[in-house]
Amino acid sequence: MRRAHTVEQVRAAEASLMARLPEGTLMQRAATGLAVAISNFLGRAYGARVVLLIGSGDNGGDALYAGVRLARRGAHVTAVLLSEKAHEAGLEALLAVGGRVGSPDDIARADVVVDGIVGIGGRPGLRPDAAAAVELAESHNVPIVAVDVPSGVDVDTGETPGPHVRADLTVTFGTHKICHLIDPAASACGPVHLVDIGLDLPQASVESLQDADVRALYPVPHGESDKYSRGVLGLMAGSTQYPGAAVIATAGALGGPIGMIRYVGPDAVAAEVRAAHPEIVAVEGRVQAWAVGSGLGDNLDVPQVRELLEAEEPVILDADGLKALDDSGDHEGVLATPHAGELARLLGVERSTVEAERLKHARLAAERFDATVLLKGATTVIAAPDGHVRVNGNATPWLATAGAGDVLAGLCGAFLAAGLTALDAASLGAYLHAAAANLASDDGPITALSVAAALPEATRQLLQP
Ligand SMILES: NC(=O)C1=CN([C@@H]2O[C@H](COP(=O)(O)OP(=O)(O)OC[C@H]3O[C@@H](n4cnc5c(N)ncnc54)[C@H](O)[C@@H]3O)[C@@H](O)[C@H]2O)[C@@H](O)CC1
Ligand SMILES: Nc1ncnc2c1ncn2[C@@H]1O[C@H](COP(=O)(O)OP(=O)(O)O)[C@@H](O)[C@H]1O
Ligand SMILES: [K+]
Repeated sequence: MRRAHTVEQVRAAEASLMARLPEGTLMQRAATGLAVAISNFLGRAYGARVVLLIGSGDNGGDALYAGVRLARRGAHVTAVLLSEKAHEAGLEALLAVGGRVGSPDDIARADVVVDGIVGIGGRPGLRPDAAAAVELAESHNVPIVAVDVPSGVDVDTGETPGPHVRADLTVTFGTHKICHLIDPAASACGPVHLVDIGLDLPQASVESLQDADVRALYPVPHGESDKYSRGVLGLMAGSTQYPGAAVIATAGALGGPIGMIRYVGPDAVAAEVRAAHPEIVAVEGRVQAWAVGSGLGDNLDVPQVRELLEAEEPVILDADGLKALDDSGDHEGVLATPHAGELARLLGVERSTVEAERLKHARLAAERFDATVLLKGATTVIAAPDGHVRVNGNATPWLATAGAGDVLAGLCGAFLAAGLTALDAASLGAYLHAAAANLASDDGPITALSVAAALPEATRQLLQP
């Protein structure tokens, strides 16, 4: 699991570790890791022209001491001071090894710019001179390595209310910060490289599944399994308006871990579902979970869906089904899968507000509806009512295609029917959905059905690395 902590958690962990170590040890650990990452990024240190953008705090200190290490290995290091004060000892050390203080004019000729403007102590946004320096680097195509976080982003929310750095690499220390995982800030980080500085950290605020977590969570069948014990999913999706959604959601569920799917819907749609997937049973019977809503259109029967919500079996609510969600009850077993527009309608706010503050609104909805909420988008944010948050950011943008959400709904429904919690079902579903999309796409266009068709191979590759 990749774990991200809040600034407050990081500060507390740093304080307790620093109390046990000689002064400056943590900054030297950070700077050493940073210098190695920068020379790996450049492919060399000797002869490289490195410009450090230096703010007033310890983030600038990290950059200056990394500059010292690079200068010792033959780099030409120039510090551009963007504040009246800079980390004094760091600056002295840089000057002592032949580094110099320069001006923004040095940026255009640099091989790399190191963003040491602000770190976890920064307020969102950049002052005009910092913003101008960053723009210079961008306009001359000079790559930027961010120290700890891209300066200007909101570290604890991933929001970007003002100008900020867009990094080609971010080198962070001790643990990931929330802005590394949550968009829009996550997209401004580039790849994130974590340097261990020995922090002892509490439970994470935000998590992100890795391959090993998928292997640990996946309900793999065993010798005693039969099609019922593996889980049966009830699928209430599609309509004469949108028959395709039922076919696609079924394909998503078939790519999941369960033994059987019962389809419930208009006869004409059931016929199309069976024609596409002869495995599907259109006979009512016991199910372990429901997937409700993809393409229901005018077929949505709110009282019928609310009855399912009140029953014991977990329910995934997608698309039109979301209209049946209310804030009156305990929805512990419910997984809602809105995109930003649907979540905006549920919460009575603008879509742009949800997009700018994704973590906040996913959490808000989980609390208000007492349900697990999976907010779709380039990064998927999953918030549980107990405060757990998981994020998935490994999907190709080619996945933004009609019907992709129906595949996800069917797949997450399958994980619910296999007995996973709403949080695990949602995070496994989002992970495998993205993995299948990446496999099917190979950097080219994909259709929703091709994503569903790639689920078995993506699963196989993950389960047998
Ligand atoms: N605390 C520690 O033990 C460690 C901290 N480290 C580094 O220290 C950083 C945190 O250092 P600080 O707490 O000094 O904070 P920062 O270096 O993030 O800077 C905060 C200072 O910058 C100014 N500032 C805030 N927002 C600004 C803005 N938008 N534009 C311009 N100036 C702004 C404020 O005056 C504030 O004092 C971490 O991100 C990390 O890089 C590492 O060396 C590891 C150890
Ligand atoms: N830019 C993007 N990059 C990666 N994945 C994306 C992007 N935009 C959307 N997605 C994913 O594609 C799927 C689209 O689902 P949805 O919006 O419900 O579409 P539809 O209703 O047509 O099925 C979601 O899983 C979402 O997370
Ligand atoms: K920074």
